[in-house]
Amino acid sequence: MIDLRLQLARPDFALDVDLHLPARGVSAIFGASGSGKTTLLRAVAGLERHAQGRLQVAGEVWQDSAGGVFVPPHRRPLGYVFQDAALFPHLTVRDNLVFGRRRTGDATPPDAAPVVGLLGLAPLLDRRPDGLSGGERQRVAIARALLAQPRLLLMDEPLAALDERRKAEFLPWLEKLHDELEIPVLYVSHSLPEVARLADYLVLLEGGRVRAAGALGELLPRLDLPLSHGEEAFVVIAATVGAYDADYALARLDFSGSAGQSLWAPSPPRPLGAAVRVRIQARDVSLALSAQHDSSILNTLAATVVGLDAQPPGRALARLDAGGSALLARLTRKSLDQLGIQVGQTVFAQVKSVALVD
Ligand SMILES: Nc1ncnc2c1ncn2[C@@H]1O[C@H](COP(=O)(O)OP(=O)(O)OP(=O)(O)O)[C@@H](O)[C@H]1O
Repeated sequence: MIDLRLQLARPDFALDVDLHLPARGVSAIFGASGSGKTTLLRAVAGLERHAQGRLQVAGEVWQDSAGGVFVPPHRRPLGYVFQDAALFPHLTVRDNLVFGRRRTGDATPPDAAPVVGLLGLAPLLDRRPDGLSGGERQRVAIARALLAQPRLLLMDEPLAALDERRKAEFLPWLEKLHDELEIPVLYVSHSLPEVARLADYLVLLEGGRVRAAGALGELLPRLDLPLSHGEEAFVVIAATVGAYDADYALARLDFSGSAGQSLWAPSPPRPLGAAVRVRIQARDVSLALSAQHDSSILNTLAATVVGLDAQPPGRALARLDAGGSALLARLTRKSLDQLGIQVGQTVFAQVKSVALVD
């Protein structure tokens, strides 16, 4: 558990946050430019000397201003990965990693092999940083941070300096890391799709304050938060692979905790029982009052309308409960009126497209 209550006042900006973050998994710090994401991470690292408050990580107090405790940055067992990996250009990847281990000052440094394996660095060990792609450099930077055996990993927009192709190459490594790491990660991002792929927990910052914090799956469908207001609004649903149809290359995804609800999605073969996350965009969900049997749409879910948000001039967003899983549907206000859709009503949600995010 990370208990964090920090304040910082600058002439034109104030950070004031009170958070309890999970001890494992990725907590995304999400917000607009200038909302204080980097400042928050820097305060956690002890780099904002004027930050006041209390910070406790895995039972250890790193800061307690009232009690006069301030563990200096170099004594906080954390790894910090920035947009641009700051590697030593004159050292090979192997020697850059050794440097990471030395920082711990341990007599017996950790075995590098698991981390090298986890991040696929074996083929790169004898190369120098200037011969690596941006994504490869970031993998080395993460490995170096992990070899210092941190209790917490901070990542500040690690994808920001990569072009789209490199991002696509690098994201699976981050996903793998997400699955294997035992320590918590605070991950700064202003890209919601990126957050959807990596985060378990989401902190939404606005003007230096926490607008909302909670499990990703709970925050995304909230009609009162800006997360659901954009064109790209979506939900993420946890599911397991219940069947695989090799003829049509479709996986049946059974929603966890949802009585009998499932969706078919295009997928390469997957083991039965595998846990996956499904991303469904609001604009890919339309509503009907009766089950359609002559439609090309493969996936129809019975659902109840639990919230409606009219978004003038002509749009509306419906929040649905599909047997315990939340969905969003983007509609025009005209179709909302024509169908007479109201909160509490049973509808059939037609899902045009389903993406597997891991
Ligand atoms: N060293 C500094 N001195 C004074 N003000 C700063 C400093 N660093 C950041 N700020 C200001 O503090 C506020 C929060 O900045 P911060 O970098 O934490 O935001 P952010 O959410 O990380 O933004 P971005 O997504 O653009 O990186 C901004 O108004 C910024 O201009």
